[in-house]
Amino acid sequence: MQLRAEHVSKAFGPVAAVTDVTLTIGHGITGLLGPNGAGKTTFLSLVLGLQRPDAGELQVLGLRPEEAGPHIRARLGYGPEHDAFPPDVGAEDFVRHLARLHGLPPRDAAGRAAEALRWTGLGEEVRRPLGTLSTGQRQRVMLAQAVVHDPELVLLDEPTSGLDPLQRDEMLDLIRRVGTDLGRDVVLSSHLLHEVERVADGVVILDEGRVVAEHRLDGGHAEHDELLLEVEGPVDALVPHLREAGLRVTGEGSSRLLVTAADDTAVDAVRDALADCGVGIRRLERVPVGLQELYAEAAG
Ligand SMILES: Nc1ncnc2c1ncn2[C@@H]1O[C@H](COP(=O)(O)OP(=O)(O)OP(=O)(O)O)[C@@H](O)[C@H]1O
Repeated sequence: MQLRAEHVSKAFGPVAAVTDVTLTIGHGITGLLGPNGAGKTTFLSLVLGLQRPDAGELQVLGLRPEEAGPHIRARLGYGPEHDAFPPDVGAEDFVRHLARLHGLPPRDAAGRAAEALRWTGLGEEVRRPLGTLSTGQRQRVMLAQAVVHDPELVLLDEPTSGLDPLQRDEMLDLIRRVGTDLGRDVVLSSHLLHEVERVADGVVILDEGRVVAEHRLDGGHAEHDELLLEVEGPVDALVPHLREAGLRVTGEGSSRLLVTAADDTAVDAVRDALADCGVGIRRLERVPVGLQELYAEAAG
């Protein structure tokens, strides 16, 4: 596990930016999805150890950011939402400088900077002053500096903001390749559902500082799955049994029921109910809920 938060809260004066957040982030690409002001940037700043939580426990790469901020930051890559690039410095010089700050020796830093920038698809532009680069090119520099020191986990805060649709697609491909080419885990903050759906293996949805849903997108266990149940014969006796077991049931009156699973014991509960009623089973399978439905549900 790369990151674990338990009941983490952070307020700025009267503004509760992050409230009672409990989540775990494992390997792969995890989307941190939520509208503007949901607390994504604040959460990332707690992970980086740049802010201290008011309450709760955070563990990042097995360490507590409050105590081990510099150690954690050495092992993380970070692309903030807004860059603060020095306009007169060349892209390659800048990324090399950051690699040096991360502790790489001069020759390694130069090699790694050139390699990281090439990997993002930048060409001759790497020698141009940062102030002359387009938004798309700047975002590539942002990504290059986030991976230059070969971090274990890469945090990217709204890395596609300001990009046109084509540039956005290219950036999402690169983010996907942080996992496939570089073998690194990523937390991708975004307010765009389709973006997260396209590249992430899992998603945590935040709204007004709270976690409103966690969902796996890679076919793994999903908390909010629905089960499609087809039985032999009438279901009238079965439905109350399912409800008693705490399941939500729709489709009464037919032999096909949609059973909403609150957790992964639902399959067992369905089997028990079937056995109790002596009803035969024809089909039982998971129907993964689309992220769209989940987001809509989360947004109330
Ligand atoms: N330093 C701060 N001082 C006061 N309020 C803050 C500060 N940082 C964040 N906030 C407030 O905390 C809430 C969460 O903000 P945050 O930037 O974490 O959200 P976000 O999901 O990253 O949104 P965005 O994508 O718009 O940045 C907002 O209401 C914001 O105004």
